[in-house]
Amino acid sequence: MPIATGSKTYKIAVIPGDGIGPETVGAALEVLEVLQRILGTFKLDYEHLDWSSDRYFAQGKYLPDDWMEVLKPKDAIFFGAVGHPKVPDHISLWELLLPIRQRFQQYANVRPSRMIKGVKSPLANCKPEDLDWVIVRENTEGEYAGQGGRTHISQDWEIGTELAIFSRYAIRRIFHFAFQVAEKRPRKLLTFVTKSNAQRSGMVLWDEVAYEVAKEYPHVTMDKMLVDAMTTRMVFKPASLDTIVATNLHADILSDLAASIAGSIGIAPASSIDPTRKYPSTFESVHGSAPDIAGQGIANPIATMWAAVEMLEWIGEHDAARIWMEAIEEVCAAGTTTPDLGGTENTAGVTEAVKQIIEKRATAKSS
Ligand SMILES: NC(=O)C1=CN([C@@H]2O[C@H](COP(=O)(O)OP(=O)(O)OC[C@H]3O[C@@H](n4cnc5c(N)ncnc54)[C@H](O)[C@@H]3O)[C@@H](O)[C@H]2O)C=CC1
Ligand SMILES: CC(=O)C(=O)O
Ligand SMILES: [K+]
Ligand SMILES: [Mn+2]
Repeated sequence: MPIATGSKTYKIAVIPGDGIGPETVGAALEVLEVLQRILGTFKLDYEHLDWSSDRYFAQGKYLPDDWMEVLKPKDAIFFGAVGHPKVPDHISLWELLLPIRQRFQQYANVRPSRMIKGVKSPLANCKPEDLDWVIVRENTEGEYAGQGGRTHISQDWEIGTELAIFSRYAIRRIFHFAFQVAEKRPRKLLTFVTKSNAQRSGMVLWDEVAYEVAKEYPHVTMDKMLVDAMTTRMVFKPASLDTIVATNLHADILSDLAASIAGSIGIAPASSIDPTRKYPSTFESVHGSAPDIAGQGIANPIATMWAAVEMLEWIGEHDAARIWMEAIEEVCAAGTTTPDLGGTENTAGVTEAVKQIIEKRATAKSS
């Protein structure tokens, strides 16, 4: 039995949400049980929250009025996905996920992509060593700031606006964060994405602040890419990129592309971080609720598992994080994968394989 002295307890809010969210979160919780039992060094004190479209159907609301008080004392928020075919997507997103990101100032959304051994890129020219990226997404502003509206409702001349917001303050903090990610990585290379040719105000301010902040990180090389050309570079010269920083909208799009180049959106994690740690951070997959495959038991659980690995890193449980990530890599290398990665396993099969590897390693170590 592991010695449980010095065991730390962390308060985790669990919000499985909609569609495949509960399936992949359930899979990750199974692995977390194994890790807690085997290591005996930490405990997760969960609060399971039913904040989802089902709750919306039943009670008319995704979030309870006191949601901030419920989440604020947590060490982390573990999230599945939100989105239901019977609810307009802007309602579900704006009533659950975006308030958490904004009100808790989770301003950095961190989305690593790399080629896990055994996983094939759809790009014939992309070798595993070519792709090791971290996309840093500004998570509070841009087109997702919530500014806009509709006028002349139902008239032929109805107008809808979606105002993109870029503040010096928020640009500065996301670039500091991105530079700090880049400088911890071996290549010390930061590519910043922009569209300051066609967009001449917010994006130009974005560029100006980028160069200002860059002066404080002379040991990091920074280069600039217009977002359209960036898609081409990601596809044709993946090895030329390392850390990438982009606006809320640009990084949203580029991170789905990055995940796909790395094999599947079913493996990509997304951490919405408040670097100040004033508020809890959220750990989830890049993907959504995938209603097209929900309920079939075939969702790839790896994106949500990798997100949980990032959560363990964030709370300081580095051993557990490493053991889990190695198990994920071993399972992929063995070809035990769901259909999105070309395999024939289901969610339960992949989860079982991950758990078995962790158990086997623990037994080998203790005997
Ligand atoms: N953070 C969140 O909760 C997000 C929520 N959404 C919401 O999710 C709903 C569905 O959005 P979509 O545009 O369809 O994006 P999606 O990411 O849910 O699905 C896109 C495609 O990828 C596949 N896919 C996604 N995750 C997978 C996994 N783990 N394993 C295997 N295949 C997987 C889906 O089957 C689908 O074909 C919408 O309501 C949308 O607003 C979308 C993105 C993020
Ligand atoms: C909502 C969404 O698409 C994302 O967070 O990536
Ligand atoms: K998600
Ligand atoms: Mn997205």
